[in-house]
Amino acid sequence: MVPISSDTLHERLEGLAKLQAGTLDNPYSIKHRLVLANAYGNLGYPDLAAGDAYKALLLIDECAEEGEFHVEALEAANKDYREEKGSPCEDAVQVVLWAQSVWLGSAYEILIPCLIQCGSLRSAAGFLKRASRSLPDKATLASYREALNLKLRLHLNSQEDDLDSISIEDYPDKGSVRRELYPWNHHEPDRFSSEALQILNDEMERVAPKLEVRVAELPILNEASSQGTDVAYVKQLGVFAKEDISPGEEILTEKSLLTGISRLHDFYCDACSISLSSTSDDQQPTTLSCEECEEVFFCSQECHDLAQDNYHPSLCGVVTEQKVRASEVADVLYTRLLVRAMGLAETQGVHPLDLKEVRYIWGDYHGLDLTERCKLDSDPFASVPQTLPFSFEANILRPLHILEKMDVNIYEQSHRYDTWIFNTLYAKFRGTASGRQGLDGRPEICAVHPMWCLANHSCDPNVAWEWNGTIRFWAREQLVDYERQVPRRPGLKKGEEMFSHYCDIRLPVQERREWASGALGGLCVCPRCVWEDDQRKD
Ligand SMILES: C[S@@+](CC[C@H](N)C(=O)[O-])C[C@H]1O[C@@H](n2cnc3c(N)ncnc32)[C@H](O)[C@@H]1O
Repeated sequence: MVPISSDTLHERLEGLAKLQAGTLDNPYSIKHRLVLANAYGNLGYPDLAAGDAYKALLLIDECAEEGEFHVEALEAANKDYREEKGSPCEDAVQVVLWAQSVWLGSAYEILIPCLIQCGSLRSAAGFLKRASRSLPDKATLASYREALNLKLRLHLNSQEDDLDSISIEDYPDKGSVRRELYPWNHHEPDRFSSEALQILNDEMERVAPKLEVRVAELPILNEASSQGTDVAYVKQLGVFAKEDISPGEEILTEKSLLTGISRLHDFYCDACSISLSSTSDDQQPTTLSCEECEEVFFCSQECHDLAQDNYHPSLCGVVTEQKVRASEVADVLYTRLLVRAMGLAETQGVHPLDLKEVRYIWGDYHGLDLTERCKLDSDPFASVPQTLPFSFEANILRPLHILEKMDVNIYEQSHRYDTWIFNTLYAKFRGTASGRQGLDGRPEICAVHPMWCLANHSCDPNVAWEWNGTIRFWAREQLVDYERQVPRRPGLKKGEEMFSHYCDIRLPVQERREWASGALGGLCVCPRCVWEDDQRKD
């Protein structure tokens, strides 16, 4: 990574913004991709640097081979050659050789260490192997091997020297990166503004006329809150009753097209994810398929038409089946959501971060002030915490691969589909998606319901819900039976917050807290948890 020591975060961000804007004019320039990658790296985003370094590698291949973007890549390389040498070159072979000699080493010198820093050791080792074959004399490669082995030993908790006996296939590939509202992300609304609340409430009115979205105060769940000391609060959104709601009354019915399925497609409706086989005979949905690809199935004409109008044309024939290790199924479901978001965005011609299913949902970003927190030039992530799961496969390779199959130009469309955009989508999905397991206990379907996911959690919820294609909420007729100090009645009073539940509320307190802590970011401190935990300790 080229070190820049004296400039400030602000200056670097300004420089980055210029480079990002320049990508529109220079989408195929290998040199531009590498400068951009360096700019990301120098701001503490090795994951984003790896994304552009990988595109630089792809462009070097495009220059050399008769691929889809051969002409554009060669033309851009020729332009870079002219700028570098002062005169153009008529000989394409010479340009290709020049591009390879000048840029191939640089691309690997960014990509490999960045992937090691991000914990994608399997992918880093793969690129290291390729680099060693193409550039056997490159001295830096030996230091990357050392860095990789060091991380591998840490992961395996071993001092063994003989790492050669471990197959690269068994190297870990998943690490974590900054989970951040990127300073250049101008798509994220101020969720507390009256304008945003109005938009959310217009949508809420459609699916739940007696509910409204409001700003809520929630406890920050950390070490102190779990000890019951010094609980601090933060502003977030929540869902509240606009009028009194009786026990048993249905209050929300929402259907979403932002769904993902990890099984063969004929098990579930591709649009709403209802099971196509488990309903009783008289409820059996009429299964329809897409007439074009015959690869996806729908439970009804309505779902078929919604899919064709909103996302399927961009994904038609783009098979997303892949061999999945059992431990990676949950991650693959998030990738399915990402693919669906790209399909929705392409078909509707909107930016993926502006989709109505995506724009207003919670991303669980770190929320730290970067000017205070960023320590540039110290650690690869600028000392900002890393809480977003990352792998080269999920956050870079697979999205680009799917986009290519969707006939999206991954170079010219970087402003719509880039690593930082994939990361932002993953951050939002990980903060809001619901999943369901199959009979074998493996996650099978997942979905983001943009209104449902605004509801906060309590282990003593006042609503119950059912998710079967559509999500339905109703006011509980019976509240959880625990020895509470303050007796309450079922139903919701006007102005009361609606609390859903993110875990199985029949479990004992410790197990509940463990289950929900992933979704909540810490141990639940709802009144029931606090009371039951106290009882347990006594
Ligand atoms: C699906 S979102 C719920 C809606 C969210 N409050 C918003 O502003 O969009 C889940 C997030 O809400 C917060 N949350 C929900 N219930 C909570 C609770 N009982 N205590 C603390 N935080 C909670 C956590 O930050 C969690 O990651």
